[in-house]
Formats: sequence, structure tokens, C-alpha cells
Amino acid sequence: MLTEEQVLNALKSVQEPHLGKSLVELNAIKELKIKNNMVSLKLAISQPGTAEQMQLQQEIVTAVKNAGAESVGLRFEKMSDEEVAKYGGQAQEEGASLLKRQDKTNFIAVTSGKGGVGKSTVSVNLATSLARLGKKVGIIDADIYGFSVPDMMGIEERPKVVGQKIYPVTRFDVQVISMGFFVEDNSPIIWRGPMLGKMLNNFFNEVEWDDLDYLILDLPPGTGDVALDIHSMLPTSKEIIVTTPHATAAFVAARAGAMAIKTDHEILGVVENMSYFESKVTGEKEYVFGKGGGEKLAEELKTEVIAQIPLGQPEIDEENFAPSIYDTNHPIGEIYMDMAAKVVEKTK
Ligand SMILES: Nc1ncnc2c1ncn2[C@@H]1O[C@H](COP(=O)(O)OP(=O)(O)OP(=O)(O)O)[C@@H](O)[C@H]1O
Repeated sequence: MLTEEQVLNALKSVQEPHLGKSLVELNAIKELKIKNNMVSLKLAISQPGTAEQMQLQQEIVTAVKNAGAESVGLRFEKMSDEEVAKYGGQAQEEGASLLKRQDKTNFIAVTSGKGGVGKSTVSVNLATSLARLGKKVGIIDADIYGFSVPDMMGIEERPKVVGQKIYPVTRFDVQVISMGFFVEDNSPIIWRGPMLGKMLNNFFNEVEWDDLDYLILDLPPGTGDVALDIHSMLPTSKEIIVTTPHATAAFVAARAGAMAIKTDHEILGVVENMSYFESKVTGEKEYVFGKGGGEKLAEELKTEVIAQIPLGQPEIDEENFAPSIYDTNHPIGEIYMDMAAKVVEKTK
């Protein structure tokens, strides 16, 4: 069994990037929990949200894993100015980077255990509905293995690039950035882990986001590298988990949820998609994919079901073509508006 002492020992060799002293020497470890060899750490550093933090994260994870940890969850906070001054550094000026605006922007990661359950559909409709409620909203299509947000929202243009800066495309008052904007002809991309994290980091730092109340992250399904990257890059991000009502789907989704719990991320709720089919004629509900998966998952993750979305398709609007966006007067559009209102309530 891994002990606190072993973890601290391992961290003696890791230096705070801006102060040039070890994390232990700086008293930077504010919280250390170990459960079944899974380590969770809270650290105070002088300049959170910089590229150096990414480097530091990797060093910490490597060191603690080498000491015997199975997984390492990290949270960062800003060291007090007094401490920074004491250790010989200078407090950093507030910059424009999104990662430094975590107090102003609510980051909401939309995840699922497996593909095809409607995670992207939920993400784009949540984003659009929040914008319809008057919120300033952005969305990052981080589902690098299957980016679909531009198509779903009917976006044909590409972001403007001026020098080093990328300007998101705005559609339905939502600022949109997708991996799909940066690959030619839908060609399949094979991403290596570090490249992926780097790309995401660019999305946070090099995209000129306008003010944002909400940034929705459409993550790849599962509990892989990207989910982990997001968890450590955005300590304040909250999570919505999408599942279908099928028991197996809910079981797989529970794993994605377990990751959020392990890394201390708040789960805003479960969305059960494809919950039922409602007959337009009789109004009768048919539970095509089973029943109760969302409820069961919510119970397991100690959260609630914030929406049950039936099977259905948006009306096609030739003028304003967006194949996956529901209108506010569509019954499913109304469900999404209710869900967005719940999200606003929960993130107040
Ligand atoms: N409630 C629904 N009723 C009918 N079709 C739906 C519903 N939700 C999603 N779909 C359809 O199911 C397919 C998969 O949805 P979507 O791409 O949103 O899933 P995903 O979980 O993001 O998948 P992936 O991880 O593969 O990107 C799409 O064709 C979408 O239009």
C-alpha cells in the first residue's frame, strides 16, 4: 500500500516551475488523499493555468506513479501573493487565457461511457439553449475521434486565423471551435496522447473567445486520455453524463462518472437520451431501448437525471439548416430549454 510519506518523497524531486524549488519545500501540497493506491492531490502553485502547469502535471503524475500510485488526480489553486513573494517569485498578471478565467466561466464537460448515445447532440442543444436563455456560450468539440459539432450545427465556414490567434465561428449565438475545422476532407486522424493534450491546450489559450458564461466541452466517449487531460487542466469543470436507458449503457457510463468522482469534479446530472418514443397519434410512450438506465446511473453517481430526451428529429429548416438543433417550439427543444434552465440553476 502506498503511503503519504512515499508520495511526499516522490514529490521532493518535482520543482515548482516559476519558483525553482521543490513542491515539498514550498509547502505547495495542500491536500493529499490516498485510497486503494489512487492518489488525489491539491496543490498551490504560483501561476496556475500556464503551459508550465501542463509540464508540471506530467512530472507529478510520473513521479507519483513511479512511487506506486495507480492513478493520480490533481487540483491546482493559486498560491497566495504573500507566499509567492516569500519564495522569491512575482505574482503573475491576469491574462486573457481561458484557463485563467475559471472564476468567470463555467466549464461543463459532456461525457458518455460509449459512443453513439447522443453526447454531441446533447452538447450542441445544451449550448444553443443556454444562449437562448441569454447566456454567453462557447463549445469545444473535443471529440477528436468523431468531431461532428460543425455538421450538427450546420456550420460551413471556418474560423478566422489572424497571426497566432484563432477566432471561433459563431452560430446560433454560440462560439464554436472544433477539431473538424483543422483537418482537411474529413480524413481520419490518428492522435498521439501528448498531441491531443497540446491541441486542447491551444483551444483554451490561442482561441480568442469572447466573454463566456459557459464553455461546453464535447469530450470523446470513455474515460481515456482526453478526459483525464481535461480533468487536470480544468479543475473547476463540472460534468454532465449522457446515457441511453439501456442497463448496459448506464453501466458503462458509470465508469465515466467514476472518473469525475475520483478527480473531485462535480457531476451536474445525468441526461438519459433516446428515453422513449412517443406516438404523435396516441401520445403513448414506448420504451424502445429499455427503461430506468438514467435513474440507475444517477443513483449510483449520487446525482439526478436532469433530462429525459425521447427519440425524434428536429424539423428541417432549409433557410437555417442545422440538422441536429431543435427549435424552441419543438417538444424536444422545450426539454432542452428546461435542461438549460436547470444547468443555470445548478451553476449559480
Ligand atoms: N434523441 C434522439 N433521437 C433520435 N436520434 C438521435 C437522438 N439523439 C441522437 N440521435 C442520433 O444518434 C446519432 C448519434 O448521436 P451523437 O453523434 O450525438 O452521439 P455521440 O454520443 O456524440 O456519438 P460519438 O461519440 O460517436 O460522436 C446521430 O445520428 C444523432 O442524430
